[in-house]
Amino acid sequence: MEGVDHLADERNKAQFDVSDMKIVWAGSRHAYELSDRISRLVASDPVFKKDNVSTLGRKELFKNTLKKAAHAWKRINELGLNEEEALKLRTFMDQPSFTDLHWGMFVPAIKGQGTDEQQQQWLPLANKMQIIGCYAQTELGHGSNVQGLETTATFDHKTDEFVLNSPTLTSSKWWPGGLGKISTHAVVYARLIIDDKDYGVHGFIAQLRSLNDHLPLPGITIGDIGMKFGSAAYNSMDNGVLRFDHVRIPRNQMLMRVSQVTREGKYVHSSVPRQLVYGTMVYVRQIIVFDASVALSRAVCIATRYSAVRRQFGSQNGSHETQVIDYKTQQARLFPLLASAYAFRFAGEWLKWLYTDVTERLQAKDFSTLPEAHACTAGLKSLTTSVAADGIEECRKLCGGHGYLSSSGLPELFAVYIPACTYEGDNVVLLLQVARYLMKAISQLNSGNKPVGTTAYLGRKEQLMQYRSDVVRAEDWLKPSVVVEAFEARAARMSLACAQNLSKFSNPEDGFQELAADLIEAATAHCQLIVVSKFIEKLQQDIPGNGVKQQLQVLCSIYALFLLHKHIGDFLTTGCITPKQGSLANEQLRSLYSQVRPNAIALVDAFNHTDHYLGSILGRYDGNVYPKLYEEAWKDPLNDTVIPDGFHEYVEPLLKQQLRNARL
Ligand SMILES: CCCCCCCCCCCCCCCCC/C=C/C(=O)SCCNC(=O)CCNC(=O)[C@H](O)C(C)(C)COP(=O)(O)OP(=O)(O)OC[C@H]1O[C@@H](n2cnc3c(N)ncnc32)[C@H](O)[C@@H]1OP(=O)(O)O
Ligand SMILES: Cc1cc2nc3c(=O)[nH]c(=O)nc-3n(C[C@H](O)[C@H](O)[C@H](O)COP(=O)(O)OP(=O)(O)OC[C@H]3O[C@@H](n4cnc5c(N)ncnc54)[C@H](O)[C@@H]3O)c2cc1C
Repeated sequence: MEGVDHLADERNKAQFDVSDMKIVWAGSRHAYELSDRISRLVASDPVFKKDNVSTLGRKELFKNTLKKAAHAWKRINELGLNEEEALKLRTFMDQPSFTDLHWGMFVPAIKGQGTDEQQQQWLPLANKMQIIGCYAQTELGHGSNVQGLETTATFDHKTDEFVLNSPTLTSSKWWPGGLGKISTHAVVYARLIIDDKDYGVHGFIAQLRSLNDHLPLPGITIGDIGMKFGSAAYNSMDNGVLRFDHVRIPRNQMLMRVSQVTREGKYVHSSVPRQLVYGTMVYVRQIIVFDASVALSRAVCIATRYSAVRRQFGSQNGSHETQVIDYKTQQARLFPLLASAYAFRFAGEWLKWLYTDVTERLQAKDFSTLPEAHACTAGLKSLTTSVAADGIEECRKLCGGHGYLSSSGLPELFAVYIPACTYEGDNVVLLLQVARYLMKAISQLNSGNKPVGTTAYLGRKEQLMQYRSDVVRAEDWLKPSVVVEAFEARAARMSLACAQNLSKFSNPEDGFQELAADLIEAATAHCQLIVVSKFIEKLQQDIPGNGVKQQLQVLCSIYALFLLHKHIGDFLTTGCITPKQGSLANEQLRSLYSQVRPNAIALVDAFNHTDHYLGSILGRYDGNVYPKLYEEAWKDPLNDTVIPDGFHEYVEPLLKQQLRNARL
């Protein structure tokens, strides 16, 4: 039935004010209003229509993406949108495009690694999109190991130029988004060679295509690397391959904030740490954490609404069957994901603050918090994207068979999202970075270096080694201090055990390789502690709105106790809690699921996703699922004709042959 809210009863059950929760989710009233306005703008614009993208072939899809990107840029200029609004417009356009890499990596790389003069030269062009750039780091042979890149940039004293070259097949740049077909320029990462001496990997700005006819410049071989996972998904992006054959660029196109090459060919390293060459990745990883909460919230919104609409079993005397959301198993799979979406939102907010803080410090030449920023962005990127990717797939299963239909929106969301576990650093490789950071912090404990920031708890090593949880009743697990102490003790003990085992190796690097599997578990425990702590800290703030804080408290407890339940082995083997305390946590968890149940629909409404952005019949705001699914099926191109193409050619002769055979 059109116009009827099939979820109205569910919405009436809510015990909190949804409009206030929308503001908490968005981060502020300003952020909410902005997001609401831009999402409606995109939803009402026919150019941004997206319900047909999964039926388009690659070329049509790519053209459709170019059209949307150009239209987005036109609307941004016509409406005079600021950066925050433009970023939202990109989010709601919901189709990866070359502009992501231009604005998300090319421009930030120049801002972060270029000198003032370089910024003045390149940013005005990039900001007006008079040039379009990408981020060309990964090669066919190396992605994770950035120091292993093979592309060379050799200084030519005579001409005052660098010569970019791809000496081997494996040195071909491979993967950069926007590179394949569109970018005119790239920030290229290459080994700096001066007088046969290798100074390691540095960033260079290279022009790839002519600004007149868009053809590749001499010496440049360039193209798309081919179809990726899924139908539409990331295939709207021209991930590319690039080879240089002794391509010359002026010396001033090496990004020289971190180190410089003089006219005489002298290499000068400034006081800025070498790691700033990796700064763009830190910036993007922080954005990816925020995006993880968005991606997960979409899947959870779809699965929650559909779980309230879908009924199976339990009808008595002609009454309705049971809503599947009332099954405890459904709740135990769905509600921790709902809680995780909120948890990642607040972790993302905090990470944004951390990133802003470190950037301000860097401007003031204080580099002390850079390692913490690297470890936190790497670790939280890894944790949140892994959970979001698995969570989207779980939401598909939570929707049963219909979840597998394209029109559920979930297959497309999954296909477009999962590379987040790989790009901007493989999730395992990033956790190993966190582990190195933790081991370093522990090794410095004895030298009197007090750990700070997210590792401060390691400074209370003795106390945490003595810790025994004093939980005696299920409700004790609702106390934030009880939860934080248990998570701190577990993380500290896991890291300290790794450090102790590492000390048994004469070569620490051998030990690190041997113990890598344990180390990533310790790193995961540390990252989970950060997310739990940041959620709890958020709840210590003033949160207005009827019942809003109470709901968030429930979600926070679910997030923490679900993790405790899932990783019960860690908590028991480290001796932080007893089996009895573990089962009390589980008992509390069940009670928390019951508390969420009446609020579930309102909690996903608070994400404020438009039907356009969700792109899901199962997740429709009005819950009018069945008529719309039925209608949608008839729109499939296969249903354009009663008899499909190919029937007369291939199937009819076969049927006729069978008939003839039967008559003989
Ligand atoms: C029209 C509309 C407009 C709309 C606007 C649209 C805007 C859109 C914005 C959207 C943005 C999102 C786009 C997302 C798209 C993603 C596309 C994907 C891009 C990519 O994937 S780019 C390539 C990414 N590659 C990687 O991530 C590689 C991973 N590997 C590494 O990072 C490193 O090599 C390493 C960290 C694994 C190891 O490096 P290395 O061997 O050199 O290092 P060591 O282990 O020896 O460490 C040396 C010390 O350096 C520290 N370190 C390492 N990394 C960093 C860092 N990043 N920052 C600071 N410090 C770092 C280590 O900790 C070591 O320190 P120590 O003290 O010496 O121990
Ligand atoms: C959709 C997409 C978009 C991308 N966009 C860009 C872009 O715009 N620009 C760009 O430069 N790059 C881009 N990339 C490349 C991306 O950054 C790399 O693929 C990523 O960093 C992983 O590196 P890799 O492919 O070398 O994986 P590998 O390092 O080869 O990983 C393979 C396996 O080895 C494991 N492994 C590797 N090293 C270790 C280790 N030390 N210890 C334990 N296990 C290890 C990994 O966990 C993984 O299981 C993109 C990739 C994708 C998928």
